[in-house]
Amino acid sequence: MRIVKATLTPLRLELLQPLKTARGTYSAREGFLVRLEDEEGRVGLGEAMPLPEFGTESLPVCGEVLAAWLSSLEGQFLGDTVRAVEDTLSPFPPTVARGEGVRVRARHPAPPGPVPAAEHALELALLDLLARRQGVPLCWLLAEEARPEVLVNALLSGETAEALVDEARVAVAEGYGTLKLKVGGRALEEDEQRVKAVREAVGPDVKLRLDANGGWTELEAKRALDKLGWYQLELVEQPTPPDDLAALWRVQRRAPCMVAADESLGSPETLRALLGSDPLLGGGPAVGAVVLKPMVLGGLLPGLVVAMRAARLGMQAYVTSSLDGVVARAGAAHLAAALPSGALASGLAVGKLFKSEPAEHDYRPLHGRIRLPETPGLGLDAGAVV
Ligand SMILES: O=C(O)CCC(=O)C1=CC=C[C@@H](O)[C@@H]1C(=O)O
Ligand SMILES: [Mg+2]
Repeated sequence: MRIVKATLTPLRLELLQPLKTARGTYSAREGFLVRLEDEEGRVGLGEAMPLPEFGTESLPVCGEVLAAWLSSLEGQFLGDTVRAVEDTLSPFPPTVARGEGVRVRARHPAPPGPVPAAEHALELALLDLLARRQGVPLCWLLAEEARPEVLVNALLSGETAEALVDEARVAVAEGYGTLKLKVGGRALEEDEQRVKAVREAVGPDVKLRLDANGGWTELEAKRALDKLGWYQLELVEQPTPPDDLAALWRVQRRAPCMVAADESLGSPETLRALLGSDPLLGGGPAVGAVVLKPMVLGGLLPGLVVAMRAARLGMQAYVTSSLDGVVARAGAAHLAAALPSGALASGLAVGKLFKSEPAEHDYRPLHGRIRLPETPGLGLDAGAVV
């Protein structure tokens, strides 16, 4: 394929109401849309929505790096293969690369640190364009046996128990079978009140997952899960700080539910340790599941590699958005469809948080699921996503 045009457009998503987490409060998200056009006028879309608190690069670095890479890509020929996409994203110099891609990175000074959001945007746009040229949904490039639909959890963003109960009732009525609540950053009694109220409102069959965003110490996590474990939790995301894998493993050993490592995957060193079988961690899996954020991991392909390695160690995997736009969420849905297992719901129902969410698109959850469009690539219309 020949990239005849490569454009970068700033993207700002205002939230309808601030989302409070143990790691900070979000009122808007800022990033970039990447458009790649081939010689026949097809357009591949990608999105960068940096999340520095999860280990990605900053917004300015992301914009700078993407502008440089796209300037080198414009006018170039790439092989019509996934390998060409991997080579184009490869940080290694041409001498060790396999050569079907375009060495965009080697033509510019190396960025100050990891740039996963920029990698994610370029990779997604290339995969979207490649799948459109091959006439297949993007997930078929990732796995031939990709599932046609993915389970999605609802994210409850209310502050009070009453607000959460109202949201939970609406979500269950809409068909969601898994609800996610933020915990941590407040008194444990308050969190217990919120979780108890939601559990009593939805009954025993709806799955409840919590997300502490690394906000508890190891002792607080143990005390919290001793209390909250009475409300039949499916899992708890990142109960303790991201860099201490041994603490995460000790909490998992006593927890009444699966622990899912999330922020821990944002540090290459911690991710490597998580995917190794460290004898200090008993030689087995440190946690029950890993959260795949393609924006944090540098794309769908790295996400798939992490899922495969985690599965070999006995860890489950699911995908979540990085509070990003429709394009990134569409890519995440295709990754979710390609994972070895679809048992755990994906966190892709965040569109309702944004003021400018497009009214109609194929990645709006329906009855707690996203049915992937059968159209080539992501199947998104470039004009409809901003
Ligand atoms: O998982 C979901 O349902 C939505 C995504 C989500 O909760 C998050 C996205 C990005 C940052 C965090 O606030 C949070 C998370 O930690 O998983
Ligand atoms: Mg999380």
